[in-house]
Amino acid sequence: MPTTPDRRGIVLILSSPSGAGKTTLTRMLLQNRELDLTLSISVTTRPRRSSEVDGIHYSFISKSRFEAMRDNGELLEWAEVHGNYYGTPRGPVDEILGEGRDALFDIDYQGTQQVREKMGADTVTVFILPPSMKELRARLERRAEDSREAIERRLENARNEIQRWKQYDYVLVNDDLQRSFDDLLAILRAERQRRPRRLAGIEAFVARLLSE
Ligand SMILES: Nc1ncnc2c1ncn2[C@@H]1O[C@H](COP(=O)(O)OP(=O)(O)OP(=O)(O)O)[C@@H](O)[C@H]1O
Ligand SMILES: Nc1nc2c(ncn2[C@@H]2O[C@H](COP(=O)(O)O)[C@@H](O)[C@H]2O)c(=O)[nH]1
Repeated sequence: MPTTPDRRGIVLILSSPSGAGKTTLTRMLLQNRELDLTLSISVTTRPRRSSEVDGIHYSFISKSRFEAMRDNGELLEWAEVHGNYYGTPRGPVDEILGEGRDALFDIDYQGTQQVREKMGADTVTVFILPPSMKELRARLERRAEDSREAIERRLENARNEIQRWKQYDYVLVNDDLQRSFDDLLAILRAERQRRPRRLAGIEAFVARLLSE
């Protein structure tokens, strides 16, 4: 029989302009097993990069399959970003949160808005800025995973994306990677202690305390 979780899971969203470092920080968070975060694996119509594995980094699907998922209500949110479609399958997120666990999202500002509207107070959003536009370009070029045209398009879109920073609960400047990671850990730890998220677990503890 399914049990009721004693806490509400967090929907932790990381967004940034392309190249600012959210995928790197996401991987660092996931590698730390003690944090027990589960990544929401998006579907996308973008071609797979050589460093990516289907079903791990994204599920790479055709445009017609994407449209079918969208039209059947299978996506929690979706958006067109840099000329491709991206979306969050609803089922796995419901499962993670239903178990009282925390879900990690690497999605853009359009998706963030949609998720916040649907998940309300369970949503915690972090926007990651690059230390400079020069460094943003250098990171995209060093990563060497996108075509010259794709890099230029992403840099053009970055200015629009950066202006969305006020939409977010937290903002980090990802200059020193370890420092950014530590800041994310501090955010996660504090958010996990918020009273409404602890529900039955803390209620039972307080009841025991008062019965002593
Ligand atoms: N603090 C940092 N200092 C130097 N290099 C960094 C830092 N953070 C990330 N990088 C590097 O910058 C490049 C881009 O990082 P990453 O792929 O994580 O960006 P992203 O925001 O996820 O981009 P996209 O939206 O395109 O997926 C990578 O090569 C990564 O190793
Ligand atoms: N709204 C959504 N945005 C998403 C999703 N998955 C990824 N993204 C964002 O797209 C861009 C480009 O990503 P890239 O991997 O092609 O570099 C980036 O801002 C991601 O955060 C999603 O499911 N929904």
